[in-house]
Amino acid sequence: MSRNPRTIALVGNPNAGKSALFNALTGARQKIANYPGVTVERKAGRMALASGEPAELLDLPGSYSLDPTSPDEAVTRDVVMGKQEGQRRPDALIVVVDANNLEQHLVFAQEVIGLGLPTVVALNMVDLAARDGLVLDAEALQESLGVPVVETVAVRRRGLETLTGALGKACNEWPEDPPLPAHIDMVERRVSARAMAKGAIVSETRQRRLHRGLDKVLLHPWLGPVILFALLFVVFQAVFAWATPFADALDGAVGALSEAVTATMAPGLIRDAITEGVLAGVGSVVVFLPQIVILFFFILVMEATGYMARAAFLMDRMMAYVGLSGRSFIPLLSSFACAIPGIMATRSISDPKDRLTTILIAPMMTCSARLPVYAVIIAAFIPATSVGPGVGLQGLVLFALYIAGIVGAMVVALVLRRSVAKGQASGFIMELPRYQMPRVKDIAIGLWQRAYIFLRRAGTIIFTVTVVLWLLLSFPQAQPGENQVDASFAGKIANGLAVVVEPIGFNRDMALALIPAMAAREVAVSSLATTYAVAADDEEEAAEALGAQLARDWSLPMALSFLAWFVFAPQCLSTIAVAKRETNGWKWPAFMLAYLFALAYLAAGATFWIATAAGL
Ligand SMILES: Nc1nc2c(ncn2[C@@H]2O[C@H](COP(=O)(O)OP(=O)(O)OP(=O)(O)O)[C@@H](O)[C@H]2O)c(=O)[nH]1
Ligand SMILES: [Mg+2]
Repeated sequence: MSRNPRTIALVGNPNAGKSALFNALTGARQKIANYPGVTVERKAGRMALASGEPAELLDLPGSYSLDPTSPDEAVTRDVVMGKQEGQRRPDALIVVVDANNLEQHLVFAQEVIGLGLPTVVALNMVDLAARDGLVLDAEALQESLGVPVVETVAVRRRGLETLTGALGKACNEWPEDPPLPAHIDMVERRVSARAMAKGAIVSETRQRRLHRGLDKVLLHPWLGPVILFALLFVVFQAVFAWATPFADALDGAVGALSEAVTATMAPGLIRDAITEGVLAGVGSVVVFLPQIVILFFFILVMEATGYMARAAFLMDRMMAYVGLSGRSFIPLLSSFACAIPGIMATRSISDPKDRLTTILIAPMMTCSARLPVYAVIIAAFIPATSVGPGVGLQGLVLFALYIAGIVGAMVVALVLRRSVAKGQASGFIMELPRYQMPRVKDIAIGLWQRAYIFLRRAGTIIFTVTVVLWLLLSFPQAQPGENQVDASFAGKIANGLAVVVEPIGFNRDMALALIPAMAAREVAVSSLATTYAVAADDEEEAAEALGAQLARDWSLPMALSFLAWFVFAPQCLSTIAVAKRETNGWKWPAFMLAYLFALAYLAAGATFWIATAAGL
């Protein structure tokens, strides 16, 4: 044969398996270059048709339509239309469709078939379809599309011979002027894609139908976010409603232990260190174990069922509004447990400015260390009333605090992406895992790990800081008639800081709590508890629950201001240290500290003054 070898192009939606098929058909006979004038890769290789006749195969970028929205899509359109500079128009096309997403992929497939070139459809990934209980009828699809359809499994090289056979036949026998299907627009293509996909299904297990139905609802453009939001709302309600009996029991146990120590030990410094420092301080944090366990129970179940990946998918669209991609979702989500693994998880974000923005806003996601702070203040100041059927006010306030952190982070991201970390959102495509019933054992192990981390923190860092604080609060000892906190080192230091935080409604005890809380946020709670225990005039007052003492000592605007502070304040040295490591220097952690403290100060001040003006 004298003419040039034929050119055949692979087209299809992103992730259909074009490159996998390209590799399977060409083996090592590939050449990679660039299309002139654009940075889009031109991948070409040699393949053999069934007759042995050689052909050139082009792997084109994935595309959703011939109406391009990106340089990649433009190249695909130009090549198949014969308008790409330095590229002969292909003699035939292989349209690759994913059998598992037939309805979606057939929209573009119809548009390509409408060009009238010799075309063969590769119905790819039939192995995954079979695994999920979906059996398709290639012949029915062939009937409705009007071109040959061949089942393939690109990664297992299945169906390749049939494909090259159909291709050779199409090249040689395609009519000169094929009867083109009537021109139909996008909407009509969608409708017929749906009918064709439905018509091609031979059998589908009930489970797969159920999963598809679930996705339709959970990933629905507006219903999906509404469901996600409602679900989170329920989670925060449960954190309060379910935890109360367990938290009360733990509280009682810590109180009983403290009484037992008081009754059996001789009065003295050691006894005070145990009751005022360890039991009042560390104990006040440990009682929040039930809340932590309940919160993580929901997070683990959402992960194990496959819902979390869908939440990321939903968030991708919302993240784009603030200039971030869905890739930031997983790091930000882990930051709800702790910002440290969250910041480390940003390594998976390839764009450096995308990554920097994510690192800078990660501390605003409400980490589990804030939960004890929120919970103790809410329990003391927000009445446990319901504001609607099944909606408790306490849970509502907790939910609002989490949302405040998220909204704050999104606003900051928006500002950063327009200033110091300028850049545009980039979309991302992720594979959605199958829905699954969570395994009880996995959840139990996950919960045990979270509980262990929490208790270990209580036994190490919180214990140490609280004991040091107790020492600073207990010395020098007060003269008769003088208050111990006033006389102590800690009291003197706190008086200095109190001047700074007075305008935002904080009293001296609150100022005092902020300093050790730099080590870990929960220490704010143990610090308050220890301060009150040391300051108490008698044993009865010292044994009073922290919540009751706060309710007596603070006004509601003060309490709200304290909450607002903790939404933003970067009260965690380890987070700063990790940010330094991940950004290679002090510049960005310093920036992070400065803007978060400024935000915290403004938010707490605004809350205090608005609440005071409102007469709360
Ligand atoms: N199980 C299975 N996996 C497949 C099959 N074909 C492709 N894959 C996998 O699907 C993923 C996407 O395949 P690619 O070949 O990269 O898809 P593509 O169409 O080139 O995607 P873009 O270049 O982004 O448009 C890869 O992880 C492949 O290994 C198949 O038939 N069966
Ligand atoms: Mg590819």
